Amino acid sequence: MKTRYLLLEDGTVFKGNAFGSEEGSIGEVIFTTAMTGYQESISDPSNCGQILTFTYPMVGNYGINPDDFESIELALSGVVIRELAEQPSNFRSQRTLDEFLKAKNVPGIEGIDTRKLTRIIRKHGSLKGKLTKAGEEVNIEQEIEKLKASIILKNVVEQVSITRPYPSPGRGKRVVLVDFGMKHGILRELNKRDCDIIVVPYNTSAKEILGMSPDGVMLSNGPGDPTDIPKAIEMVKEIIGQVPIFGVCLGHQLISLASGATSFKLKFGHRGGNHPVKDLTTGRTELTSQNHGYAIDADSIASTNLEITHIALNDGTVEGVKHTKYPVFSVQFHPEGSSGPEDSAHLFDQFIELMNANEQKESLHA
Ligand SMILES: NC(=O)CC[C@H](N)C(=O)O
Repeated sequence: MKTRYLLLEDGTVFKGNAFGSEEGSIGEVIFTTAMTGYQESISDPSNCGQILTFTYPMVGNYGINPDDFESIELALSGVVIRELAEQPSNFRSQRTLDEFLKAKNVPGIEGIDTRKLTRIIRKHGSLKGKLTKAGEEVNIEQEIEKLKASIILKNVVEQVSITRPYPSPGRGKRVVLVDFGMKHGILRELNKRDCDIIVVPYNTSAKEILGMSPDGVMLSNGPGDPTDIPKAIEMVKEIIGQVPIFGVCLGHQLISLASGATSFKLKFGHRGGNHPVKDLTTGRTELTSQNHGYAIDADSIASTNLEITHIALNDGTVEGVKHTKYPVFSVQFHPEGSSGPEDSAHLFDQFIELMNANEQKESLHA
């Protein structure tokens, strides 16, 4: 294996082995504590522009299979692991992680101390990082100076959303699913419930969405800072009160911002497969799959028509809200799992129930 460096903007240098693409990249270095599900994490479009570190010490051991993708193309900038399993063993495996990342042109580094890296990120917050080209010896000080001055991808939602609507037919509720960088898991959960889905691009207007006569609108997850897409916030403002809405992750942040709340960047984000979240309406705690760098400010919710329904037990931040007047609710975590626990899959049933109840209400008024 050729040598590769991971350089951080604080001056830290890790020397490891290159795998995946020979090319270099820059990105925001983040970490996930998920112990399985690397294929799903790597293909989650919410990681656009990010270099993803796995704290689990061996990655790649069950290979890459045809079933577990969360997107068609990869959006992330790089992968950092302690030890790459070169010979996967699993009946579904079709290729190795290394082969897959080569084919998708994503660079990886292995053989570095990911515990040390994670401690640095936890201490300083997420950092900009650079993965050097495989085998290239660089002037490290110069590269770090360049990295400090560099700007990481902007308009990330635009890069991962679709450009034209497409249908995913069913015989049940008509759902317009707004794709901000949607994980396929959301589509799978709606399909399982036989929804008649139209997936639309992130910049679809409220008028166009309502013109599709939806029973409900689902707002997907997606990468980046939610305040970077003000038009989407406007669109959500216009559909609140018109139609039942369910938001996941970025979708949750957009519903909150559209209602007058504010967002902030977490120091190092929540990424993993076992984040405990308390549902304040039932008192029940569920283990959740999470992948977010931003969160909604709890205090800012007081002056809105929203109420907090879920909180993260690790740090007390907001993990879910619902509207006090309209059938609108959202969660910051991933009820679709993909990968991760399925404790919260019932929220998709709640969305169906909300659409049914709304239809009954409308027919009473007809
Ligand atoms: N998975 C997501 O939708 C993440 C939302 C947003 N990009 C964040 O980092 O907070």
